[in-house]
Amino acid sequence: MLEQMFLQGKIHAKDRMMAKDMHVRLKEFADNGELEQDEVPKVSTIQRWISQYHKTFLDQATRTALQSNLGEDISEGRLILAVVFFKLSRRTKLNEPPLVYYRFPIIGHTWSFVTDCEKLMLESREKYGETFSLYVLGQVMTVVGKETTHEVLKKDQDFNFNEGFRTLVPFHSVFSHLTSLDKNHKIIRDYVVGKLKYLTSRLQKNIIKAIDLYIGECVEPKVIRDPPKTLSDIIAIPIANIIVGEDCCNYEDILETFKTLTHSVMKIFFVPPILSFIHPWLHKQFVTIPLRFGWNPISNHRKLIISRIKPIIEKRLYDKKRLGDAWIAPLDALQCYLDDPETTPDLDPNNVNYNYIADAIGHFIVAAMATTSDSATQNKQQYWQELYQEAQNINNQYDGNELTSNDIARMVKLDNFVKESLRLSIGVVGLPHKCISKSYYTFANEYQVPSDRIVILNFSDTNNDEELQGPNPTEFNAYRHLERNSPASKLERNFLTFGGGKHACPGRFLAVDGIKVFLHKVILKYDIRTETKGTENIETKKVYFGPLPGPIKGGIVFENRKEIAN
Ligand code: HEM
Repeated sequence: MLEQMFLQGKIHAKDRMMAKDMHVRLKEFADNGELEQDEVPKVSTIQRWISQYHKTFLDQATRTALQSNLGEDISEGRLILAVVFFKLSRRTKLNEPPLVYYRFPIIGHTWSFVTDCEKLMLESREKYGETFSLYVLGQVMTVVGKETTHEVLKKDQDFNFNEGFRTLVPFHSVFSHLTSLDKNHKIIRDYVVGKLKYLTSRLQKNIIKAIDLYIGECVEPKVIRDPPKTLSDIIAIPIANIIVGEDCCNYEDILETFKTLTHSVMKIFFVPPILSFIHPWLHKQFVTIPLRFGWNPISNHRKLIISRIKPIIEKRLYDKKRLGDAWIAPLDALQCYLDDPETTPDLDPNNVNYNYIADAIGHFIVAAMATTSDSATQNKQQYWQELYQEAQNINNQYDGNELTSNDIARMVKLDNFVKESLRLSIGVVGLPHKCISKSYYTFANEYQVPSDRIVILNFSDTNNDEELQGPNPTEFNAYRHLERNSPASKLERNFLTFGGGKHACPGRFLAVDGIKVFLHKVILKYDIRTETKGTENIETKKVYFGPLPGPIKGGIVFENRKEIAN
């Protein structure tokens, strides 16, 4: 019976049935006495049968297509079709997640993925369950929902984000001198997390400096028309200070690199991925041709970083040799490379691996800049008054002096506001991980994926879930995290913005503190509203660019507060 239902769907798309529909039909047969009740399989069993049968069906179709093509003249179009069929049918004999139905071969789900990813995920999830596969840009990708997301994040022996990301965006070809990403992670973890307490003072000095520079005195209302750009200009100053240090971060050209490097890198990957439809490898080869011929979008940034850090490194090494133990090492990420004997052997200025340090700094910039500025741009006006009161209470206690780590920890309402902004700042799906198991991986739900498969996390499945998020999960509610007493930097099942497991973002503590200090200062100093009267909030999250959140639109008006916070 199942076979008949399946084949009917193949003849007429309108007759196509999902596992759930087949289950209902079989139950009807059982009710009519044509089948025993206990002979009706579960929906999950039917789903597995469909996956298996689909493979056999494709195998046969491929063989038939190839045989008939070999016997006759092989037209190019038919050959490509046969190859695509063959590629799909090679999907091993594993118990793979169901492949979501698509109408057009070669294109697969690419069009819906790009134009309405949210709808594609919702519908596929509803019909196929929380784990399913899509055919996007010439490759099968498996999408996992809320039940399986943390399995992928935690099993770092089986799934790797850097490998997955580089399959889609070959960053490693751009930052070619950065041989160890793990080292970069360790530096940020040890330096930022370990020393955050000591960095707080610098963080706020530089944030105040940046606010004065880019928002300034607003005696008359001042409209910021491009909030993401202004945010990026502001964030560049404290982040540059913490990464390249006090001596280097004031150069205009270095700050410009912090603001623009991410965009320079992304530019080369905006080539339309036409070749991916034949094979993703071909597209990758195509976009990296300029790199192989010596052109690299970050060459100028790399040269500039080296020209600025070189004299500073030489001076530090010289001082260290001269003063010995009496020398006090500056506190910045740059110094971490100088403390590493592999990068700076024998403390010899002539042996320093400058290319490696410059690429590592470039990688930090990409990891830190866009993520932090995008997350700090939420403007939900109804919260401003309450947040202002909390800010004033804290401000009264530190009496206008410097904020300490304890003061930042006491900004509880603001922390919840930031957490909710961060929760909703992620796209529909993301964090592509490559399966690096030896030949395949079996999920706890028994589905299996072959090694090299890209497994991508369905963020909306976690974000839209009432059990995980509480009532109205898709709406911005700054205080949904209050009861759980869970700070914005804490990794949790219902909060995926910083990833999870061993590779979770090591810069999250710095990012959250930076955003909080920035908002605290801004709320105390300015009355803030949207430019267009009547629009309370700038809507940011409902516009997507493929699976990614779209840019924030609309101006924000800043005006000095009439009452002076003291
Ligand atoms: C709101 C701001 C930020 C967001 C949303 C964010 C998000 C993320 C995410 C999702 C990952 C991947 C995690 C995973 O594989 O599970 C990551 C990795 C990373 N982030 Fe962040 N990040 C932010 C700020 C920063 C900052 C400020 C820094 C550095 C100062 C930083 C440094 C890194 C590094 C080095 C990695 C790579 C970790 C690894 O591969 O092991 N991030 N970040």
